[in-house]
Amino acid sequence: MTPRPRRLGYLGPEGTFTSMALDAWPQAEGAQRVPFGSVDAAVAAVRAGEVDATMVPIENSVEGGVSATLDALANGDPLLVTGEVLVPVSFVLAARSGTALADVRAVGTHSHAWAQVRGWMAANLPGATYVPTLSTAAAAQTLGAVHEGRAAASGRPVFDAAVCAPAAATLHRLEVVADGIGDRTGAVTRFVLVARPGALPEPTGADKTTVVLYQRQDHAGGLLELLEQFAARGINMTRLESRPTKASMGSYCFSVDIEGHVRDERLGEALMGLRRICAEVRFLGSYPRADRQRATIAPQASDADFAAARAWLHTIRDGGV
Ligand SMILES: O=C(O)C(=O)C[C@]1(C(=O)O)C=C[C@@H](O)C=C1
Repeated sequence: MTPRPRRLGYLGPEGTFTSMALDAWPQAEGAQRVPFGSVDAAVAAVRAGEVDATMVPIENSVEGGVSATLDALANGDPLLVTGEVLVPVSFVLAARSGTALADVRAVGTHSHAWAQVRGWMAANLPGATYVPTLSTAAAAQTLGAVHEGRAAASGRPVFDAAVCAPAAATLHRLEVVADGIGDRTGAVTRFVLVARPGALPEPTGADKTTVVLYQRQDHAGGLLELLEQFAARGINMTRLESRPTKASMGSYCFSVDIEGHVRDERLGEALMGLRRICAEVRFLGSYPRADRQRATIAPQASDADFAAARAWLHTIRDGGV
């Protein structure tokens, strides 16, 4: 069993969707919650041992991968994902009391949130300027501080309204100018709990594994060769993203989620295949799926099928038939 973390970091401040992911994480009960201003700071704190684990956003159903998290996990000292949480996301436009929609000239929020309300903004506030903030709740907190008269030192914020979770508006005593402003209903963000390397969560039959693959060199069919390792073992992939390695123009690594646990035979074999053909395989963990959906195992790809094939190999190596 993985030990229960005592100090848990997260992308703060309180009221972010990430803080809600932490609320929903069963092992967070009784732990000290430590907010960080950015994904990089939250991840660095785990590496430095300031917290036992940290919750960060990794993927959104509308806007896709969260680059800051993918890059923080792909580079630097190794870390392990030990769990995931899915949080439905819905957005409000919040402002200080007395602000009407027509008064809003600039809107502050996280870039991933902005991407999810772009259509609403174009239709309802076409002239508004977008001001990026480190999180949705940070934008709400900035406006709330003004409201409370706590922002005198830093002056007035450069935006009049925040796009944030309804709870963040309440927490920071803002009024909701418009609600349900997301362009897609049913949007979901996936968060991961990240820890320093240690014991892996036990396989549950409904697991996910995350790896980052670095090719030896760019060549025709290179990505196909990597994916064949999964296809040949009947492994379903749930996310594939290319990220720049940052070494030179055109140099990419692949961040991949696959169904199953590293202790599953088919996964072990696929990872060994990748280890042979890749320059580097960064294993980022095997952990229970938040949706508890059991892995789809292709015909002839169960642990028993692999064990029978291995037994057969031993037999013929020993001169049997
Ligand atoms: O700013 C927040 O509230 C976050 O938790 C970050 C984040 C993200 O990075 O995707 C999380 C969920 C929403 O999709 C928008 C922003």
